[in-house]
Amino acid sequence: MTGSGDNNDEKAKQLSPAESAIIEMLKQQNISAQPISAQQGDSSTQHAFWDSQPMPHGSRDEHQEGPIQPNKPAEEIRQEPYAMPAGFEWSNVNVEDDAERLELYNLLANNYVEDDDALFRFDYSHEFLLWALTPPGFRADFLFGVRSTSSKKLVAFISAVPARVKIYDREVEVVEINFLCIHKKLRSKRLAPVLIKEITRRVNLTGVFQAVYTAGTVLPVPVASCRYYHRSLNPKKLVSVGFSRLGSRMTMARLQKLYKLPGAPSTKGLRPMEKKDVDSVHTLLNTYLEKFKIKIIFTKDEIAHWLLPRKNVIDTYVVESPKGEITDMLSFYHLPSTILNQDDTLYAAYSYYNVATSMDLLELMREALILAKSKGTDVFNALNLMDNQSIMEPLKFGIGDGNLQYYVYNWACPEMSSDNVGIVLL
Ligand SMILES: CCCCCCCCCCCCCC(=O)SCCNC(=O)CCNC(=O)[C@H](O)C(C)(C)COP(=O)(O)OP(=O)(O)OC[C@H]1O[C@@H](n2cnc3c(N)ncnc32)[C@H](O)[C@@H]1OP(=O)(O)O
Repeated sequence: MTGSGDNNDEKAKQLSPAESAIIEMLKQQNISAQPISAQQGDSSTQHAFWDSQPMPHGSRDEHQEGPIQPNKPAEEIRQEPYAMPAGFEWSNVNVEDDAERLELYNLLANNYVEDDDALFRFDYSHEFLLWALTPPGFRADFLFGVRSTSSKKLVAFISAVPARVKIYDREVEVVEINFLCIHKKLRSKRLAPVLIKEITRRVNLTGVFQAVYTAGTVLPVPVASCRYYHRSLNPKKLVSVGFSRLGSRMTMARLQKLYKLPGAPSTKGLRPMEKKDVDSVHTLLNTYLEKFKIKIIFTKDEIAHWLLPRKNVIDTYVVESPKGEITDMLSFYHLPSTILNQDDTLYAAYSYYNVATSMDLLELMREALILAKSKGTDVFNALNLMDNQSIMEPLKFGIGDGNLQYYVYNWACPEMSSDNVGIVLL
């Protein structure tokens, strides 16, 4: 994910009354109102907010492994929400309610993550948002935003959902933070730190003190840095919308031939995952993930939630052996992007969790590409985490620009390479 990179001194000089109120409120809450100099900095850049947070500063290796700030007893946790400036109010967003989910959808569809060239913006579907935000144990008060008091318009959002991770050899109860979004008109006003502090407060009140999250920006201090790779499935469209370029010596016909795939998978026993597979997939995936230095530990309910197929949201296929054993699995989620300035959508699938035991990962992932293509996907994206690096070149993935940084809030541990990461966040 990529940050916006806004640093607009001119805009900062012409603040509206509401914006000035936000800055005044932040000053009172002791959060710096200085505009940031760059979103894509390195970890040594000054961070008025992040430098005050329980994150490792400087080299990760100098810290003792474990929490940076000890867990606080309930009576030491702030009971009342952080103050909003006049004109704005906190508001939980009930994503199970169609109308409220539509408000969230509209906020994200118009203001969420764009690529650096502002050609594409993530377009998380309604069904996707429902899936991503209501896993087992989700809490209504961890899905909230900011509304304008007068118009009630939703202008910002942040979310946390529960998970259990293992980092090196310690199991930790965490939340996954995602969908931090501020309306474009309220950018660079230091509102993000207030949302982050408020979600931290709400999560702390439930006895949880660690979080995992990813971002395109370098903040203090990533635990791992991963890179996206892209596999063209519909090269003609990708070139026509500016996602990829036709090299000087390449013709469209040759490009299409290069990326051509069979019309259907050929692995015997490959079929969509069903409810009856939950136990087997739970064992298969948790066993596979054991070897990574940071990984999710799924419960059976979570396996059912995160992996059972949902049309245009998540596809999971298993390989069933003639003896009826589930030996392999592949999964990818569907996250289209709006093609900005064109009335069109880029259909993208993202590699999720894949386990190959009876066949090569390469062969399994080739089947994933074929299946994704058969569902109308234009491009298949994968991070170079878990064992993915080995499949990139042979399956004709191209390297993307920009990294996806992985973070663990309030936890010190040595940095790790991307092939030690066993978590995919949406
Ligand atoms: C125990 C429980 C703990 C729970 C909390 C754990 C932590 C969770 C952390 C959140 C994980 C989110 C995971 C995702 O969802 S990553 C997706 C983030 N969303 C987008 O990129 C969508 C488009 N962009 C926006 O909506 C805004 O630009 C956002 C909201 C990103 C920043 O708004 P704005 O541009 O108007 O800035 P500001 O003036 O209010 O604030 C400036 C401060 O904010 C810091 N900043 C900027 N981008 C990010 C970022 N992606 N993560 C963390 N911090 C970020 C920045 O370095 C600066 O601090 P410092 O450098 O001065 O110190």
